[in-house]
Amino acid sequence: MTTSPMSSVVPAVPFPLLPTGDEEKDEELRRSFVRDEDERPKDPHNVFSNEIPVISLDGIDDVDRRAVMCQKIVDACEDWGVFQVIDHGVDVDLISQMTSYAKEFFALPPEEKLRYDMTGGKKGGFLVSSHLQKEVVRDWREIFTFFSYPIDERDYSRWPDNPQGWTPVVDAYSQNMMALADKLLEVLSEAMGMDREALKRSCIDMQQKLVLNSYPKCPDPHLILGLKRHTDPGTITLLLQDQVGGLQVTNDGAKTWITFLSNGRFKNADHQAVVNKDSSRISIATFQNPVPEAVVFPLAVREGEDPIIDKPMTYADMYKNKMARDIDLANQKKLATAAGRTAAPFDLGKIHQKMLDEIIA
Ligand SMILES: O=C(O)CCC(=O)C(=O)O
Ligand SMILES: [Fe+2]
Repeated sequence: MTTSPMSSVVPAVPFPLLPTGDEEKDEELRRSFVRDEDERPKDPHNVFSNEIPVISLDGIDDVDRRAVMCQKIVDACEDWGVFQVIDHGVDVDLISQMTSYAKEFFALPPEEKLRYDMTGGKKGGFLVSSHLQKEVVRDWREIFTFFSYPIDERDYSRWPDNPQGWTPVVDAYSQNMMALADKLLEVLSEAMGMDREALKRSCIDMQQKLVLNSYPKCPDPHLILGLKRHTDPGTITLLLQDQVGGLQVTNDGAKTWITFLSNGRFKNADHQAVVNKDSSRISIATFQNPVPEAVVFPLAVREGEDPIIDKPMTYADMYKNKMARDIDLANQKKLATAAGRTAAPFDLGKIHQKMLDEIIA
């Protein structure tokens, strides 16, 4: 594999997020978004696939329709780990209010958004690019995070007072997402031959985090990603996106919480977000996660299968290992590229505390 030197591919137009005003620094900032050739997007934002399963939740409480729905969701989770939900029952006005407030917030001047700066591990707020510190290459996005569940741990001082009136909308939206996630996890539990509550129970208490993504127009969408290729670590993610397009999924699979619980039966979608020159884009990801001390171990092992992990671990450990592994892979790749060779395969033994300390999500 060969990669062209980074210096030959500097984005053409100044970076729109938070330029420093210092020409040299801004140049360096722009360069920090340029991906290695093998990571650059292959398809533009507006090429849509019709392969992703579309599932209607209409009639979810009717026994026969539920059985059909259940089978479709199982197929989608086995093949892709992702599906589009329609007829979900979430109020369209609530969805459009949430999106409008998000747009209003991201349109505020940088100093206003930075009143909620989340760096240093604060419980919610505004960040550019990512929750991860010391990224090798940066993402072309701004994010705002609400820690929404458990409710008694909410820190409303981290919820913006500008735009005014947003808080009750976030509250209603997060409740609706919790209810929708519950419904989907009930169906998945039944699909695994367990009682409806099994997956939820394994999470002990469902935690929830809303991450609002704003992807500004990008002058060089062929060099840059809005959000790098990754898998989400938790139980289920509900993603709301506008009409612009940019989410791209491959069905290679990866091993995280839901994959372990289903003993490898349900995939966790490997995905990324691309950006484009013409339109900015908003998406709202709702991450539903178990409590940190929840135990990761297959809940249902089918006949003739062995458990895909040898011994139970906590969700907190699984999460840290995953993040450390992602960072380590990126660092190895950077070193290997600099030395003109391909990266060595990841060695789990190499995770050490220093890497874990670099994670602030
Ligand atoms: O914006 C998107 O389409 C993807 C967002 C996402 O994958 C995430 O926030 O984890
Ligand atoms: Fe994601």
